[in-house]
This record gives sequence, structure tokens and C-alpha cells, in this order.
Amino acid sequence: MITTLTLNAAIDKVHEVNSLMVGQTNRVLQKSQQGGGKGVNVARVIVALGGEVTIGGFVGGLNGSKITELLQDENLQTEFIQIEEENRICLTIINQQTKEMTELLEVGPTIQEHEWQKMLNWVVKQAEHATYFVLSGSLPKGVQKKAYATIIHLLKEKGIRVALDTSGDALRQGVKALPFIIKPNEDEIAQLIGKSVLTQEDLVQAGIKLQKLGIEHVCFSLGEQGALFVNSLGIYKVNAPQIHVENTVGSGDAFLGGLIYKLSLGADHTEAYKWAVACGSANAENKEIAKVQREAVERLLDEIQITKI
Ligand SMILES: Nc1ncnc2c1ncn2[C@@H]1O[C@H](COP(=O)(O)OP(=O)(O)O)[C@@H](O)[C@H]1O
Ligand SMILES: O=P(O)(O)OC[C@H]1O[C@](O)(COP(=O)(O)O)[C@@H](O)[C@@H]1O
Repeated sequence: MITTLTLNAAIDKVHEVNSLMVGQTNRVLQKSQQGGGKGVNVARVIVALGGEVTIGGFVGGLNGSKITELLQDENLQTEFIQIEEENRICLTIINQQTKEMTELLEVGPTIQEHEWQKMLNWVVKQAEHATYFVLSGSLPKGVQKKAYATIIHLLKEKGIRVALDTSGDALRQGVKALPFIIKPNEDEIAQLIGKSVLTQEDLVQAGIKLQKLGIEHVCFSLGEQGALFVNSLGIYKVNAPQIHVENTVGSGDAFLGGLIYKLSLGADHTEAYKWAVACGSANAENKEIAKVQREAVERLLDEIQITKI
């Protein structure tokens, strides 16, 4: 059983404009909205591939009710904890002319101490069934920077495999608890290792170091460059297929969804790595976030090679 946790869930909105003009009036030509936040997106992809997931997180206010309603409409199984404050909205603006994507991410609610305690109790209860646990996204205010580390320790004690996908201090602290999987993108790795320009050698050295500390799968997602993976058996490079890009927001989540889905089925790690990249790229072919189709993923797999370096 797979569980995903989104401590800072959101309504993900996508607005399209002809050409985004800063400081001027922009008319929205098309729009869509979904229940979102990173862990929700990971879950959506796992379900699209044929897996089963429980989605956990905090919801509050009108936006919280909307998130719950939107996910129910998709038949996704949620076990949210109610909070006093309102969930955030994350807006992606697609510039139709330049194809650029601009993201505006609200900070989100402040979590009260009693709400956090409820969450920890829920995690303990979930741990009775879970085999994989995905911790994704930014930490909301009111929650300590070591929140993910606390949850990772708790789950590891019960033999659960934990994947962590976050950024900044939350990632730095979470990594110390040695999750089973980490999936930073280029910006997140750069922040983690304190370098602004990364060479392949930097990635390899950072990956080896993190793997030797005890992280089983160090997965660096590299956008159109594909990904680099380090595990105890070696270092692997996977190319991304050539695609027509519509919206790359959610590609990291789709990547993690594909990876966890295959690993949870007991697939060989090389197979799981290829599925991760295929899912990330399948997401980028769509305007909506993390709405991949299994057929699209299988089509893209034919164009993906994995090389041991
Ligand atoms: N322009 C692109 N072309 C093809 N695949 C892409 C592109 N951008 C992202 N992807 C796919 O999505 C995966 C995750 O993308 P990335 O940008 O690294 O993650 P994040 O969304 O976390 O920043 C990549 O490994 C790749 O498979
Ligand atoms: O929790 P964070 O880090 O603020 O990120 C939230 C945003 O991340 C996304 O899940 C997309 O993430 P990725 O592009 O990294 O896959 C958006 O849907 C969401 O609004």
C-alpha cells in the first residue's frame, strides 16, 4: 500500500494568456483547476498507472473543501486532516507565444500544534498498512523544519520505505534522516550542495556521497536532460524523450509517481528509473498537471535508454 502526504496542499490553477505582459492587463484565454500539491500529484499518477494510494494532508477553509471535492470527483481516496486556516492556491501562467510557464505559489496556512499532533497520529495509523510513503512539497508555516525528518524516523522504525521530495531547509533536514529515496531537481540539488552551476561530475559525486550515507535511491531529475540515478549497484543516466512540451509543472511529481509505482510492484531498479523519466515526460506533454495516461508512458518508454556510467 502506498501513502502520499502533502502537508501544504493547494488548488493548482493553470491560466493561459496569449503573451504575458508584466505591469499590464492580461486576458485569460483558457483556465483549469485541480486539487494539488506535490503528494496529491504523485498519487494521481500512481492511480493513472493502475496503482492504489491513500492521500493524506491538511485541508481547511473554502479552498480546502474545494480540494476535497475536486479529488472526490476524480475518485481519489483522501484521508485529510481538517485545519482552521485556508489552503493555498498555486497558479501556473502559460504564455502561449513563448511557451514559458510562470508559477505563483502562495505560502499557505499556518498549522497549529494540535493539528500537527493529529497528523503524527494519522501517520502512525497509516504505518500499519503502508509499504511506501511519499513525503512531498514545501512545509507549511507552524511546522518545524525537521518535520519530515521526524516522520521519516517514525516510518523507518516500522520498516516503511520513504521517498522525500522537497526543497531548501526541509530537504536539508530531511536528508539527515536518510529516506529510502530522494528526488531533487537541478535547483534543489544546487541548493543542497551549495553550488550554482552543476557539472555531471558534481552530480555523480553528490549522488555517491548521499548514497553512501544510506539513501538507497538518489534520483536527480534534470528536466529535458532526463535524470541521473545513484544506488548501491551503480550510477545510471537516463535520457528524456523528445516531446512537444505543453506544461512541465508537475513533471517532478509524475517522475516520482512512476518510480514508486514500479518499485512497489517489485520491478528491477533500471526499469523503475525508465518509468520515472517516461512519466515525467508524459506529464510535460499535457497542459493539466499530473494527468498522465499509461498508454502515453508506454509509448515514451520506447524512446528511453538507460546507461550505466
Ligand atoms: N522539456 C522536457 N522534455 C522532456 N521531458 C521533460 C522535460 N521537462 C521535464 N521532463 C521530464 O520530467 C522529469 C522531471 O522534470 P524536472 O523538471 O527535473 O522536475 P521538477 O518538475 O521537479 O522540476 C524529467 O526527468 C523528464 O523526464
Ligand atoms: O509544495 P511546493 O514546493 O510549494 O510546490 C507546490 C507546487 O508543486 C507542484 O506540485 C509541481 O511540482 P513539480 O513541478 O516539482 O512536479 C504544483 O502542482 C504545486 O502547486
